[in-house]
Order: sequence, then C-alpha cells, then structure tokens
Amino acid sequence: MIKIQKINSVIEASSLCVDINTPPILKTLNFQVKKGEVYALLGGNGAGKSTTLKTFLGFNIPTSGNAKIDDQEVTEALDTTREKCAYLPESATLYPHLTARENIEYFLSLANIRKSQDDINQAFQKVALQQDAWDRHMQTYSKGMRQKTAIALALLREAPIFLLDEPTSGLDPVAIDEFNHLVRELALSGATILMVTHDVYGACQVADRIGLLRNGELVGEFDAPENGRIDTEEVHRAFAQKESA
Ligand SMILES: Nc1ncnc2c1ncn2[C@@H]1O[C@H](COP(=O)(O)OP(=O)(O)OP(=O)(O)O)[C@@H](O)[C@H]1O
Repeated sequence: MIKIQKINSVIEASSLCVDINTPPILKTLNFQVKKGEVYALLGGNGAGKSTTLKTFLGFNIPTSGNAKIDDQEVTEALDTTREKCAYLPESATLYPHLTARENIEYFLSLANIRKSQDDINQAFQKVALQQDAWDRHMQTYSKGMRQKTAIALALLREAPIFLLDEPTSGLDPVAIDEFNHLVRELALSGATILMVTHDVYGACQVADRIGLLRNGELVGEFDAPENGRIDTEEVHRAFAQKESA
C-alpha cells in the first residue's frame, strides 16, 4: 500500500480523478508541493499535464479525490485559491498593442491593486527585463520577454504560487537559463512553483522534485540531492521506459 506522507503541502493532489471522457484523464493522481519548492510534473503528449493545471485553477471539477491549495479544496474556495496563483500559460496572454507597463497597470487595476511606478520598475528589474523595452508595445517582444512581463505582474500581485505550463518551450538556451534562474530565485524567496513540461533536461535543471506522469497517473518521483540537481540521464531513462512500456 502506498503511504501518503503529510508534508505541509501548499499544492496537493490526493487520489485525484478527472473524468471528462473515457478513459479518465487523471486517475488517482497523488503529489504534493511544499512551500518554496519547484515541482515539475513531467510527461509526454496527452499525459494529463494541462488537465492537472486546469484542475488546480478550478476549470475542471474532480470526479473524485482532492485538488487542494493551502489545504482548501479548489472548487470550494475558487476566488481565494485563484487569487493566490499566478498562472503562466504556454504563451503569456498580454495585450500586444499595449506596452509592458500599460499591461501591468491594466491588470493590476482589474485586480484592484495599487502600485507605484517605482514598484513596477523594481519588478521589471527583478525579472531582468531590459529597460529600453519597458515602454515599448509588447508586439515587439520575444516570448522570453513576454514571460518576464507576466512574472513581473505576478510579483506585483504578490502571488505566492506559480503554475507554469511548458514555460521554456520556444525559448533559446540563454532565455532558458535566465528563466530557470528567475524560477530558482522565486522559490528561494518562498514562492511555491508547479510547472508542467515534457522537457526532461529543463525539468532537471530547475526542479527540486520531478513527478513522472503517464496516462494520468504518477509513475515515479525524483528528488534533487542536497545542493545538486536531479540526474538527467536517470529521469530520461525512466521517461523513455515508461513511454514505451
Ligand atoms: N476537455 C476535454 N475533453 C475531452 N478530452 C480532453 C479534454 N481535455 C483534455 N482531454 C484529453 O485528455 C488527455 C490529456 O490531455 P492534456 O491536455 O492534459 O495532456 P498534456 O499532458 O497537457 O498534453 P500535451 O503535452 O500534448 O499538451 C488527452 O488525451 C486529451 O485529448
């Protein structure tokens, strides 16, 4: 019998099933993400990664089991749990005809949050968005720059939880390194991060723990050693083995 250890989790899936069609998409999924941890849910196409994120955002209702944020069932406390989460879709949904600053001001005003120009500038600096772009229309931005803007917005919203969907797909190696550095810094400052990805190497670079997802079930977990990173080859072997099993 699998024993589920209680570890003061911020994000928790326990015996989570999501059944939109046949066969069910998520089947008794169990994982926990602690405060300050980067957890990568790794899986191939159709494994159920986006479905998992959407369930934590309250867009899918669990058929059985639980999807909890800070011990609250997501579907029972939708406003509270959504307010705590910064969701970064694969392609950040910001307005191209507005500048980064205007986007930030607009989304903060929608959330009724007041921040000074200094606060906004500091957030841009923290995510290392180049200064000459701050007041430029976002249609001129690369994907990496759009992501930085989305993270700056999350910082200004003071969201303690980040849900990231394939965050490094389409980024060049330098942008990936910058992004990973930013994610590690967020975690060090106490943010809790759940990312979903099919990129074994990328997950190993940034995650404290990796959960291997296949057909809606967790089929393995890998922990980073103290002061080290998860071994890419080991995860790759497990990923390939499970995918071809
Ligand atoms: N709303 C839905 N209705 C029916 N089937 C769905 C729905 N959403 C997802 N699925 C199915 O559930 C499975 C998992 O989809 P999901 O998008 O979660 O996978 P994924 O791991 O994110 O895949 P990818 O890496 O290709 O984006 C797929 O077979 C998909 O077709």
